[in-house]
Amino acid sequence: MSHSWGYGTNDGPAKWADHFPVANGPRQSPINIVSSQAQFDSSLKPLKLQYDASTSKDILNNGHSFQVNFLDEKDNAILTGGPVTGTYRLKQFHCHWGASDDKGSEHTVDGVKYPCELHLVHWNTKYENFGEAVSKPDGLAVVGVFLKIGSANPRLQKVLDTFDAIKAKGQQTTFLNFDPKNLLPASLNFWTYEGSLTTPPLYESVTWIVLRDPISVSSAQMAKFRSLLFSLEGEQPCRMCDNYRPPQPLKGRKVRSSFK
Ligand SMILES: NS(=O)(=O)c1ccc(C(=O)N2CCc3cc(O)c(O)cc3[C@H]2c2ccccc2)cc1
Ligand SMILES: [Zn+2]
Repeated sequence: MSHSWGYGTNDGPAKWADHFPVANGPRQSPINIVSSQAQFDSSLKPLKLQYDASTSKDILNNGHSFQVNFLDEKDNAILTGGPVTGTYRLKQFHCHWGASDDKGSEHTVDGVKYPCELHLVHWNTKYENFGEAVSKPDGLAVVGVFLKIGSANPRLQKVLDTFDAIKAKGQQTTFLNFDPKNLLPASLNFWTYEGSLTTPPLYESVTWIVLRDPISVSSAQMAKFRSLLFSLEGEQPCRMCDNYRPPQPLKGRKVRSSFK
């Protein structure tokens, strides 16, 4: 990204429109999902996440979140069905979280914030690659999963165990054979709406698929998320937390649900 942005007072979400005017566009994300206003759509197909042959490569601290990257030259980990037509390939997953357990998610449900939200980012294979797809109106499909404070999540622990190696911005380490299916709740019931990236460049290219049911995370595990740094090694350390954009205006968009 050319322009540096962040989540602080001087470079945070309230300032993004200065360099990314689409921030005030008609289909921005995240949103507050008003469950009573969501319309059940019986024509929505079941969401199909075929991650069995997924090949995770590495995990990176990109200065905004951690990001687990996947090999996406073949249909190893794909999303089909749900609200999308065609095949979308998993590129990466990352999270957004708060400085305390009472906030952190980007989407909210009836005004409720979760401590963390996981995003599984997929791109439409009708385009050549992620870079081509990312700015097209049907380019991306992101599955959002809420994390709720409860018992420690052993699957998530595998990701957290790498954090000491990627503490500072720009640090990366190998992270092989991680199956993202293990980060999904039992039910794939979802809400869906047309939105955008929630970070600059805020492209309005995302079909959002927000799962209704959360997965668990312990408070101790949430503290581990906050051990990451926004800052480069050697810089004044700045703890990575509150890396979430608040809900944006719905501007007349419909939110559909796959369940009654
Ligand atoms: N929160 S989200 O809407 O699900 C989201 C999805 C994809 C991306 C994404 O993959 N990238 C690539 C990594 C990256 C790193 C940056 O420093 C940055 O400012 C943005 C991104 C975005 C990105 C998306 C589109 C074009 C360039 C970069 C980011 C956020
Ligand atoms: Zn995200």
